Amino acid sequence: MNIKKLGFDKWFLDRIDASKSDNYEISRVTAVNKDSFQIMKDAKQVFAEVTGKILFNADSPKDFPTVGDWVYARFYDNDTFAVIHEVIPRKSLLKRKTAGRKNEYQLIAANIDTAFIIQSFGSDYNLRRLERYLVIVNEGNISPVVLLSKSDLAPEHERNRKLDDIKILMPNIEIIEFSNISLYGINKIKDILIPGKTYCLLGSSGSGKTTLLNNLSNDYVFETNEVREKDGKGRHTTTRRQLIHLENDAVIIDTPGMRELGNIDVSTGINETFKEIVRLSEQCLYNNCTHTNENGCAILQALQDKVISQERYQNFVKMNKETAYNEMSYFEKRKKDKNFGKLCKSIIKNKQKRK
Ligand SMILES: Nc1nc2c(ncn2[C@@H]2O[C@H](COP(=O)(O)OP(=O)(O)OP(=O)(O)O)[C@@H](O)[C@H]2O)c(=O)[nH]1
Ligand SMILES: [Zn+2]
Repeated sequence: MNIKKLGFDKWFLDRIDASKSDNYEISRVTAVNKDSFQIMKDAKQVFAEVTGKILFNADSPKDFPTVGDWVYARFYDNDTFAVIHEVIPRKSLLKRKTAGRKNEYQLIAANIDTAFIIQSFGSDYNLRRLERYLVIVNEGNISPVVLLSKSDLAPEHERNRKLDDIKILMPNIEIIEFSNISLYGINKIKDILIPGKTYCLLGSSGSGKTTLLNNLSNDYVFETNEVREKDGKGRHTTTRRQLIHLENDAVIIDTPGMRELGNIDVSTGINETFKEIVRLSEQCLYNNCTHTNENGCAILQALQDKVISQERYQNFVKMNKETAYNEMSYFEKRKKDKNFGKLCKSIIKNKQKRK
């Protein structure tokens, strides 16, 4: 398969090291297992491991490949096994904080161009949550589109009201309403899928992601799409494919981690999402204004003048607090480094055991 069809474009081409592209093949990571990977070779998934060099030099999760990454690789044994030598620079990166540990994070996927943030007209419609997803997406350098599912469940006046609410909060965002049942709006979604671009679906459980994926990929049955193959050492592995190549050459990434997206490193995303509030904060009397009780706080003034809504203000303050806490927690950072060291050791140990 042509790597262009899988999303390898000029952005990556400009960052290719000629000495490496002569010696290695360029391939895309389609799935991450516990301590191994699947990468693409001629429309086939191949079991892959990283070099010892990657393992020993890694000092954060960012140094390991993740789903969607482009890598330099070498294939062996009739393309049944591969070794990943290096990760090619990333256009975008989606990561999440690890539950319980403040400064530790996990990579979810790389090189996504557009995230579909899905919410239904049913019970999971929630503007605050939508805003939160938007922060995550902005933080990852990914452009968002909001998809409102289950349009069949709500009368027109209700749908219009919700659409207007979103437009007020997020004036520049594209919004598409659709139904997986009546198929209303599905073609609109298909129309914005650009060949060679990579997408992902974010949204709560039950919002209709799997059903949408099946509708976008026609006869593709998601639940049963497991890949079972022998790795280089004759072991059988079963992996659910996490990167789907659609008919029109658009790519959709759907990883288990994406489904658990919740708490994310949000600082730059906050600035992007709450632009008008951040701009106001530059007019606060004090540099270190917390915008909660200070005299001369431009944000509190705007709140009083009803220029910004109470809800939006509270969400802003809450997210700011979380970020400040993350940045402050030095001891947690130390702990994180230790944990990360342990993880590397266990991967290396497993690797050696298998030899
Ligand atoms: N009425 C209606 N029901 C829908 C629509 N889309 C999905 N559903 C139903 O909603 C339920 C959840 O849909 P899924 O596609 O499994 O939702 P999901 O977001 O993938 O959920 P997780 O796999 O838990 O993350 C299923 O019973 C679907 O049949 C829709 O457009 N309209
Ligand atoms: Zn202030």
